[in-house]
Amino acid sequence: MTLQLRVYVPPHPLIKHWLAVARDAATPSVLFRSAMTELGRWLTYEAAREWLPTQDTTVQSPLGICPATYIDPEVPMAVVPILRAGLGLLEGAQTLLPLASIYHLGLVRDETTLQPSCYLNKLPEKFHPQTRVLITDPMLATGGSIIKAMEELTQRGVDPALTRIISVVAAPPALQKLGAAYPGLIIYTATIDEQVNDRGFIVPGLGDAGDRTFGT
Ligand SMILES: O=P(O)(O)OC[C@H]1O[C@H](OP(=O)(O)OP(=O)(O)O)[C@H](O)[C@@H]1O
Ligand SMILES: O=c1cc[nH]c(=O)[nH]1
Ligand SMILES: [Mg+2]
Repeated sequence: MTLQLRVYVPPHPLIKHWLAVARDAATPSVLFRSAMTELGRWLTYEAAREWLPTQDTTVQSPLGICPATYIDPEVPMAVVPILRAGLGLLEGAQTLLPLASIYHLGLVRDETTLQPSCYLNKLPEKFHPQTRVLITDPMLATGGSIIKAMEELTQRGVDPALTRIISVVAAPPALQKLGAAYPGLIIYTATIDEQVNDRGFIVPGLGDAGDRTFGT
């Protein structure tokens, strides 16, 4: 079987609504942050299907014994927000994955070269090979940052087949790089925009997600 990158754009009205709010240049930071939180929540909800490990058992209801399924607490789960902008999606993701460990990764692009550099790395030396990893980064533009994040994770034992990325706006250069390097990876995004301009911004996109989230 040939592995291929899978990119899902869930047709959910709440995802469309909060994307519209986030795209609107007139949206103030306080509301932009809410939009990011909500997008983090609904994209995580979608990404968690067939990804969250479960265990089957039975429970005694007041009226009898019935089959039951719980989330398996033994399988390690991790969320990796790519700072800064990925923090905006984290809060919503965390409400659905309360048992996940959060490992922060701070990456910033050089404004001229667009090359990412790492200024904070709270990843463990080694991940358990069964760890489910959810990466949060709202913007996948040239792809430099997400490729760097994937390199940091895989060299610490993360299995791309157990990894999901949630983003808000994904662009072709990032998707092409991810598909070439990590076929089989699965992405959930609110939209795919067609272009990245010569300053590395996605068009129409939503502007600088980090600045808009933190009012800088
Ligand atoms: O695909 P790329 O071309 O690498 O661009 C995407 C990255 O750019 C933004 O981060 P930025 O460097 O602006 O940092 P910030 O989140 O702190 O604003 C965004 O949050 C992504 O991490
Ligand atoms: O459009 C873009 C591209 C990268 N990072 C952003 O915040 N916005
Ligand atoms: Mg930024």
